[in-house]
Amino acid sequence: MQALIIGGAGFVGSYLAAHCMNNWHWKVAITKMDSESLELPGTDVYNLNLLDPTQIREILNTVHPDYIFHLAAQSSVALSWKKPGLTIDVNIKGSVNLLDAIRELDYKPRTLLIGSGEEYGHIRPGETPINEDNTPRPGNIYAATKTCQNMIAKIYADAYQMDNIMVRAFNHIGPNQAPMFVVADFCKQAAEIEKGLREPVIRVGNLSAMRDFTDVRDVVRAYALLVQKGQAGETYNIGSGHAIAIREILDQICAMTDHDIHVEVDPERLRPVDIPIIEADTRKLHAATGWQPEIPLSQTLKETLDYWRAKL
Ligand SMILES: C[C@H]1O[C@H](OP(=O)(O)OP(=O)(O)OC[C@H]2O[C@@H](n3cnc4c(=O)[nH]c(N)nc43)[C@H](O)[C@@H]2O)[C@@H](O)[C@@H](O)C1=O
Repeated sequence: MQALIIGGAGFVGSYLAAHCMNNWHWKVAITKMDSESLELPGTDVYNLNLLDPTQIREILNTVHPDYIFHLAAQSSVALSWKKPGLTIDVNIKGSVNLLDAIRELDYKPRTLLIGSGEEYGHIRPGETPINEDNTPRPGNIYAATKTCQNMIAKIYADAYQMDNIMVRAFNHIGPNQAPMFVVADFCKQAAEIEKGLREPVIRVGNLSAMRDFTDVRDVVRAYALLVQKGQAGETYNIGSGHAIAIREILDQICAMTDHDIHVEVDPERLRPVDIPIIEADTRKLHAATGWQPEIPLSQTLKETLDYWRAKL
């Protein structure tokens, strides 16, 4: 099988590529942006600007993928408040360009489009943990773009008999994640404190939010299973099924260091809207693939902290 990972130079792409090659023995091609650097032995790497439909067609014709994983996105909720136009261009226009190019092929590759648990947004009492049949009520620009991507991929699947599967991935974490996301951010700050690179103060945003965290290695395992066992036109949640308060995450990270760490709220880290709880119901995914998470949160937090200790 030939897999193509669109947007593979980010956090998830390298884990997914390794998983596809090592566990499934698929050939893997990856697209990245011009500005990104990527060295993944065993893969073919292509530069791609998703806003250029000609480039997409060329790569599809060259690679001739059986499976396409569409990971490319502006993936930060925080940044989407500051750069709504960019987020809309990449996440909606880019996805439509990709879907159109796939639609023009003379065969139907299976395409997995990565959306987000954030799509559910303003979740009502009684809807938690939330399943795929609930109405998305996105609470930020990023979530709105992912909801739109989901709807368009479904419309294309139905109208043009395309083999699209949509995912709603909840928060995923692990070593090598960019420190704009909360776990990587807190681990990096803790490691800096240990090395004497900053005062013993961790700066934080909204600690009362509750999110559903899964190790990135479990997430990519779900992607590879879904592309093989999922149903065209369907949406699947991927998460642990258990939301945890960000304050609890912070406490667990602080407990892993010997330092006496103080906590300070940084108003810059607070968002105009932050949904109180987002927790996945993953029964549909489990029924389709048998998947369940295997790596405990404590292990992921420890490995992420160790990653930053070694990196700094
Ligand atoms: C499912 C979803 O998951 C991710 O989006 P996110 O949930 O916004 O991720 P995050 O790690 O930035 O925030 C998680 C929570 O943590 C709170 N929080 C508190 N204090 C800090 C803080 O200091 N930094 C950050 N970044 N967050 C903080 C913050 O307010 C929020 O409630 C992306 O992968 C996205 O692509 C995606 O699809």
